[in-house]
Amino acid sequence: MARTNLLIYLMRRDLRVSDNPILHRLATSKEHNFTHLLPVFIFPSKQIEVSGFLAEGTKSPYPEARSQVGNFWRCGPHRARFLAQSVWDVKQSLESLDSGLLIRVGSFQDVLDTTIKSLTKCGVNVSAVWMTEEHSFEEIEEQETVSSVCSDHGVDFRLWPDEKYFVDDRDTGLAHPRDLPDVFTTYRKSQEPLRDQPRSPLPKPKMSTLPPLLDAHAIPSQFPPFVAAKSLAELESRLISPISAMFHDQPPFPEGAQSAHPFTGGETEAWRRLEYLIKIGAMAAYKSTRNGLIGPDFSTKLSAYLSNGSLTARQIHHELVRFENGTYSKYVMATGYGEGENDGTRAVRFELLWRDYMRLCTQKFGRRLFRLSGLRETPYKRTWKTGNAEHAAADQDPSPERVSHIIERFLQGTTGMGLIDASQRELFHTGYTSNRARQNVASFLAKHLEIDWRYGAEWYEMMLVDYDVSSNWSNWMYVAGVGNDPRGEARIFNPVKQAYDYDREGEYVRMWVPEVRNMEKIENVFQVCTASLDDLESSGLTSHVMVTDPIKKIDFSVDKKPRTSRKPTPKWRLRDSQARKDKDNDNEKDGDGNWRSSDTTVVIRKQSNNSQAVANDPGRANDDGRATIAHGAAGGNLNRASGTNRSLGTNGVTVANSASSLTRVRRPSEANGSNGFHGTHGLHTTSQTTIMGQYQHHPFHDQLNGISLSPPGFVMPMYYPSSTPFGHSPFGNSQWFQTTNTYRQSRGRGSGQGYRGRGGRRGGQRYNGRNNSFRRDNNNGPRHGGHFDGGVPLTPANNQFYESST
Ligand SMILES: Cc1cc2nc3c(=O)[nH]c(=O)nc-3n(C[C@H](O)[C@H](O)[C@H](O)COP(=O)(O)OP(=O)(O)OC[C@H]3O[C@@H](n4cnc5c(N)ncnc54)[C@H](O)[C@@H]3O)c2cc1C
Repeated sequence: MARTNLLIYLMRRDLRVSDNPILHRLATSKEHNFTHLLPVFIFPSKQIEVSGFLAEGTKSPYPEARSQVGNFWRCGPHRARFLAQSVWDVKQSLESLDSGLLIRVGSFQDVLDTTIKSLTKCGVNVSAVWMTEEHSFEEIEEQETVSSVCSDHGVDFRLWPDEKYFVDDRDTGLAHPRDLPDVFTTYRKSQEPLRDQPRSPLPKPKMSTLPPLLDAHAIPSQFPPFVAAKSLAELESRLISPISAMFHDQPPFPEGAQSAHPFTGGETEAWRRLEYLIKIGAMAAYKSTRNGLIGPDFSTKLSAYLSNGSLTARQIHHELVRFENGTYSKYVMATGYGEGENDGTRAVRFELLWRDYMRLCTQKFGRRLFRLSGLRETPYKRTWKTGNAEHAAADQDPSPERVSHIIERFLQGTTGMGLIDASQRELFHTGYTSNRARQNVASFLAKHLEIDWRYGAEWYEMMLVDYDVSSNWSNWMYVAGVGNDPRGEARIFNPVKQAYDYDREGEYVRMWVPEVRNMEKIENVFQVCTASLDDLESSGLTSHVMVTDPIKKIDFSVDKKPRTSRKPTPKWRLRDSQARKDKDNDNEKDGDGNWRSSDTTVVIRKQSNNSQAVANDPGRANDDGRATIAHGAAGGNLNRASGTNRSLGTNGVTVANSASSLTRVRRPSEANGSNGFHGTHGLHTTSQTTIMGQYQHHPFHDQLNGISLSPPGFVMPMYYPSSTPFGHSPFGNSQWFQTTNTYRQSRGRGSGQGYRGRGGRRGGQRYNGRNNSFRRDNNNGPRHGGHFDGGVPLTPANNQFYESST
């Protein structure tokens, strides 16, 4: 073939075609003189087990990819699958740009060396190798290896700055990584206002602007004894098969449990997710929802895309700006469109800066990230316990054998501490668990059990779908008290109190720890060993290891005063909230226009049409936020109630003394994702009321006495004819439906599981009330069945469930 000048682009955690500095340069500049481009992705044998790619009857030249302390696989099945999907997606995107991607397994040294040799043999001049820079220890080793192989072959090597962070490294003002402040807040203040900081993302290369791929015959094959995967399914299966043995006796996925991370990997999916979050208002509501535990939308779930570089932090920022400035019609229906930065979008930026900070710590502290004593210079007063007899202190109590047993129980999620077990099982089954749960899990291992925190960090490395070396190890160190938390050893999460605070009804623990589902008392759900013998007997748990040998008992009851006010405020403080009513009334405003309040209560006495009620105090609104339409004129509406924590809490929205209607209430709210009227008596009316057009996922989700309409009213939650799957589980988990109302799901496309939840089979509750009509008019045909799943038995009788399809 004619002489070529080939550039090899080694992709690692930059698995995207848009906002990609290397592709952008190649597509927009002709100064590079490359005639061809060969993008390559390597599954590195040190970090990912590659023996599934061996040709039959051959042996791997590499040691197993296992961790150092716990001997776990370094990459578990969830992340392996997600990564395979991400790699395959970028391959397809490159192909659509007339390029392609070579997928190889092995060490960087072997793959690059054999590739260059094979190309040279075919007469291809490998001119340069480019890659983006990473700052963690192993990734630096990879870079050094690539540099040395290049130098052996006389090939140019260049590292590009990775531009996937929020504040570009060149703009932080830090002359050197060692100048990074040891406290995050100090760093954050140095970067504010955060909204002004990020650089603009780079556009996706246009069709046929990249240097072409080599002719097929010149493309080197996978070096033996390995073989290349020919399809995504084969890639996934070869990655997962060698490690699946470990998971062969895994407990079954709990019936009715819902993954908070049901997403597939790749740039395409990352963008779908980002746009969806903005459209449904989840970004605007993020500040008040981020401590949720259940469901896909309480937080962004963008972490895994960010970790693989399928999406960049500045791309997220840029989309938020388009939403805030009202410059992108795609987002026009979202609450807060064109109204500037809000609490939610600000909080997302704040978290993205945390991610930057963790990575800058990696630059500053290098290998100390993996040290038991962490970043500390001064000795730690705690002696960490270990399951390794060789490393344990002679007088370690409990013994290394017992610690090994405890670690196993901790990893399996059978400690008897509900929140910890639920999180560990969720992680095991789905590859994800929330930030709130992660903090508790890490604190439990390090602070309560005083066990070498690196067991936990390594387990997370294996299990997390969003594993990121800096975010994982820095967060573990932070919570273990050996990182840069200024409160260090003093910060200890009480997992029982945290469960009361963040899982008030025990729904999360019940979901993932099915053994305790039938426990009536919430304290028994959170610590099963506290249950009475009778209760244990009736649940068949008397001899369960969580009861006979709980790993830790914490003496805590709800009567105790909390040490600090924390949000959401615990139940036992709700009693006080009514007393604040008079004070809160100061926030009333009259008139035809808008009612705005920075406090929790919006009382609308003379409500007229087309008004807005906006309450923006997420913390306090959690207690008892309410919008009260007290004496609205006949036909008065609470229209377009939006804002953070609208209608949340005890009697979230009360409509009294008027024939009122609530329309277009589209506020994704607190906890459990995008819920409409959340809380005890989420919506209570004492007038004839029509409710329609909630633009949320679960408009009446999770209410104790969900919808109480007296006299009977009409609830039509899914009016909006959208292609977005609004309409999923509109009454999920509501327990109580008042008498003789019509609950009608109309024109909602989302379908599925219309009336599912604790109101039905799962929690053993029932649809109460008589003569209710649960009706579903389905224009688009059910996408999945089970609309009335769990809706039996009905007591008392005479409730009707029916569907009509048009
Ligand atoms: C012990 C422990 C281990 C963790 N390990 C990881 C990890 O391996 N990979 C990882 O991405 N995050 C990790 N985190 C941070 C955080 O829990 C996750 O980023 C978050 O839960 C991911 O869900 P999300 O995308 O919905 O986050 P959101 O709440 O939507 O946050 C938006 C983004 O901000 C970033 N972010 C949020 N919180 C943090 C944080 N505390 N530190 C760094 N970045 C943050 C993430 O990129 C996230 O996607 C860990 C936290 C703890 C306490």
